[in-house]
Amino acid sequence: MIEVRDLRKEYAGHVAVSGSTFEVEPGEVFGVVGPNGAGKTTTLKTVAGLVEPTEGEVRVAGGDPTEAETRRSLGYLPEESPLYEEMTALSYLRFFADLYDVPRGVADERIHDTLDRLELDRRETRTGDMSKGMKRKVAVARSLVNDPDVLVYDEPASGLDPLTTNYVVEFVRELADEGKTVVFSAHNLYHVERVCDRVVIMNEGDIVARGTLEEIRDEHGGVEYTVETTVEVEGATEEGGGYRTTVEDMDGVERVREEARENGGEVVDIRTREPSLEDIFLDVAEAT
Ligand SMILES: Nc1ncnc2c1ncn2[C@@H]1O[C@H](COP(=O)(O)OP(=O)(O)OP(=O)(O)O)[C@@H](O)[C@H]1O
Repeated sequence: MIEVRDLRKEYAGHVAVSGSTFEVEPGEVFGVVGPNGAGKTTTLKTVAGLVEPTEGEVRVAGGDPTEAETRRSLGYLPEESPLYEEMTALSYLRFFADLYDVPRGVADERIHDTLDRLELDRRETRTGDMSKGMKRKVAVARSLVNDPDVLVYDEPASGLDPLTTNYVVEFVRELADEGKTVVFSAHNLYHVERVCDRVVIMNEGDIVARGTLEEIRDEHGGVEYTVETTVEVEGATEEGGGYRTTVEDMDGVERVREEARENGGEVVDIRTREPSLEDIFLDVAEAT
């Protein structure tokens, strides 16, 4: 549904994206993560047809997203989404539905259905009088007025409280489960971890890691073992009356066991911990 091949984008000689290739299938949530300036927004804007690639190709639903016809099958949620503050949520969303020539009856049903699902009740309130979370929900609803197959969401939950974030993130997952193709960028990797099927980690315009979370974990960060001993061993920290040592594999666990025995003590606990996407992200970003 989305095909990006060797995408390169330069702004006045400055390379924002240096050669990305990825595909996203219907029913998938595809996460684009990375630090500030990594090239996430540029990538998403290119997929949404708002920015022309310097080199490479982007296809959405088989078409060129810079063409109006293809854009009809796209819903884009920008990172900042100023609304027309004098309009009520309902009139604002109807206005956008009109731009897409959606018949009024169909539009109203779709708008109310989306707002029901997002639990936004105050539909006749001026958007200018709404909280940040309510405004974001209206912006999400706007991206859906034309019932697009492809959704491109730039930081959909940025700056929202945990409850609203939850609604928005869960909603994104539901949209994919209903068959839509979703690309979204995020700083908060916990959200990505919860809803994305596959991710790319970007840094300074490059894709530096990619795959399912499991694949990224396998490749970039194995399981860690924390071994608790009754006596001090090399590299241990004292905690709660015992000593803890973190090692990367079972050989490491054995070494700690030996050393503890030599020092007249023993192992009392071994815990495994999978690195979070955030741990991996920090490692990968530091190494590139
Ligand atoms: N319109 C533009 N003109 C010039 N440079 C730009 C433009 N848009 C982005 N850039 C530059 O391209 C690089 C990538 O920016 P981009 O906004 O895509 O990153 P990002 O990963 O989305 O960052 P953030 O997390 O801060 O939103 C940055 O160095 C940025 O300064």
